Amino acid sequence: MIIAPSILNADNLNLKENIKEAVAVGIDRFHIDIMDGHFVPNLSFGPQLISDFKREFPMTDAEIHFMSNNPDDLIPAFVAAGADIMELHYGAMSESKLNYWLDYLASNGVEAVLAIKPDVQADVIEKFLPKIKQVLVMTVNPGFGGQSFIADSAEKIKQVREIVGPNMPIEVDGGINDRTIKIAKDAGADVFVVGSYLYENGNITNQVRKLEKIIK
Ligand SMILES: O=C(CO)[C@@H](O)[C@H](O)COP(=O)(O)O
Repeated sequence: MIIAPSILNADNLNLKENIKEAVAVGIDRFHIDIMDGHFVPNLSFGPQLISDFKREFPMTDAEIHFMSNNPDDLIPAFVAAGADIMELHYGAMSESKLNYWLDYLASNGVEAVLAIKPDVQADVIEKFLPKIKQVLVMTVNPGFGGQSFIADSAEKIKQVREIVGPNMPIEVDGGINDRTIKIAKDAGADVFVVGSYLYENGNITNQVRKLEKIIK
């Protein structure tokens, strides 16, 4: 079981301290949302943040949740910046481009993940299985932190688990807190992106420990 903090809702002016605190409590993967205002209606970070992150935290994985329709211009920049894991959305580009970029990630030593948002059927992942190491099931509509977990997501996670079998990790992202993490785990998820819940009371250490207790 892995908890991957999303930094989208962290205090950007205090990011390094927030990350340090999470690393000190055992976190070894951060989920970094990349939004360019087209695939989702929000803007976030660029490749510079990834290279700064890898310089300061070389032993911690940078998981890039790529929410853009512009892979040709942007994916190579994030790979060059040090992405360890990259998550591409079904529907953000043509299937032939998706195949191309999944291969590109593998040949550049980056773990490739296929992401599906709530309006994408689980079975689309079948044909991409040989090229991916993980599936990301969005449990909110992507774009913003602080939304509520969509209840139907439990059924979607179960469907994905049936398709991928017991060994491929399934990550969930959106509205994960001390109630929904158990729902997602019981449905078959094993990697949990957590954003606003971690930062809601200024004590990241306690929040991580509370969640770990629930999923252990
Ligand atoms: O990708 C996204 C939003 O599009 C997420 O990574 C959120 O940033 C998670 O935040 P919370 O829902 O946990 O607040």
